[in-house]
Amino acid sequence: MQSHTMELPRLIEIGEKNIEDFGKFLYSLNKPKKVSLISGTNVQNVLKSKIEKSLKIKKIQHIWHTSIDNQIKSIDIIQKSVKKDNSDLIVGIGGGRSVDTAKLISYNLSIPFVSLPTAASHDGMASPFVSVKSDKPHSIVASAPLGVFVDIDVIKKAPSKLLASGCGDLIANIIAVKDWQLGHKKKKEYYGRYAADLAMMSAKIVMENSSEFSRKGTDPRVIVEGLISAGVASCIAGSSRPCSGAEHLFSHALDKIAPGIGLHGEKCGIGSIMMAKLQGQDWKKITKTLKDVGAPTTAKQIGIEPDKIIEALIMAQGLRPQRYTILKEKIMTKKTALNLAKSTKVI
Ligand SMILES: NC(=O)C1=CN([C@@H]2O[C@H](COP(=O)(O)OP(=O)(O)OC[C@H]3O[C@@H](n4cnc5c(N)ncnc54)[C@H](OP(=O)(O)O)[C@@H]3O)[C@@H](O)[C@H]2O)C=CC1
Ligand SMILES: O=C(CO)COP(=O)(O)O
Ligand SMILES: [Zn+2]
Repeated sequence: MQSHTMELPRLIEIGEKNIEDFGKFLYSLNKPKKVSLISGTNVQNVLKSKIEKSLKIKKIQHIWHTSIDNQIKSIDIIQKSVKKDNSDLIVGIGGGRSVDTAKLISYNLSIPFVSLPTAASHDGMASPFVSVKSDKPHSIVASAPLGVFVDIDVIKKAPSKLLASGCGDLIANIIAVKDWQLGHKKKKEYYGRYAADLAMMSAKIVMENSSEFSRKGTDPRVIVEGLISAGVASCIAGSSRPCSGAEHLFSHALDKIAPGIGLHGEKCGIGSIMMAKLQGQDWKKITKTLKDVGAPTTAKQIGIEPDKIIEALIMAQGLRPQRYTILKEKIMTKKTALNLAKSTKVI
């Protein structure tokens, strides 16, 4: 048996209007004297003073760093200035970009990392994986956060499309797990049933409750727990396999073809519709669920031209060749890609 390591977060706090306890939370982890805080400008506008107040209670000094994009060059610049902080802890505050920036810098500098997600938009908040713009289109392994701190009130007030995007990232697990099973069957790849079932559970909770979400609004706490649990599933699997299959390859291809257009989870959701059809799964149910939670189901809704969707489907099959997916079995030509996108009403 080939061995792999499982690294999990040590402490996770989920509360509502608990941001004032953030300093206490950090103190309970490693009694930091000084912390480096990494976030974007929108998030700083919303949370800066509240976070500073909570750190003051525990006499924790802090230095802010602003994340603008996830280019490796920009991250290097922040890393240099974080190094000069001589801090005991690095905190990533925001959506996926700021959390990933902090996670990577923490790994490179061997300083513990805490994640404070301000949006339920992706499953990286509790995982050791980092997605940055580099030569690799997919995530790389860094370290899992020492702690994850969530204030549901902050998540509730974030732009609603971020929560819908998180639902898309969870629905993707339905495709990813099926692809993993395919890889196991065809290539004798390691398949972890526990990790696969855990990832599926997060997807199912969205699928089974979406009608209620469409009437009453999506429950942010359920989605946050689902995203944390999906991250833990990846920790257990030792790779992003349970949460990333052909639908993520499609999203990664769009990141290259149409950079900056659409959120990660939105693209994974649309990819899931098309890949579900290729896998022989119920793609119409996926479309309905995405609509219920207010996530886009067409290229037009995220502002991507139909020809870019075709290009992405063709490019996706060549990305991450070591990961076996349905795209290895259903070869995409211009004609088949067009047919797939049209028949699933993505274009
Ligand atoms: N590590 C992993 O496994 C994964 C990583 N990712 C990565 O995550 C990134 C995508 O994350 P995503 O969250 O979709 O996008 P971003 O992190 O880019 O966030 C999108 C926008 O939402 C804003 N925002 C976040 N929270 C709030 C809030 N509470 N109030 C107001 N504005 C808010 C951000 O502001 P601001 O500019 O202030 O940050 C930003 O402008 C990509 O870089 C992707 O590669 C995605 C999935 C998994
Ligand atoms: O986004 C992810 C899981 O949801 C990470 O997937 P990748 O490993 O394909 O980048
Ligand atoms: Zn994802």
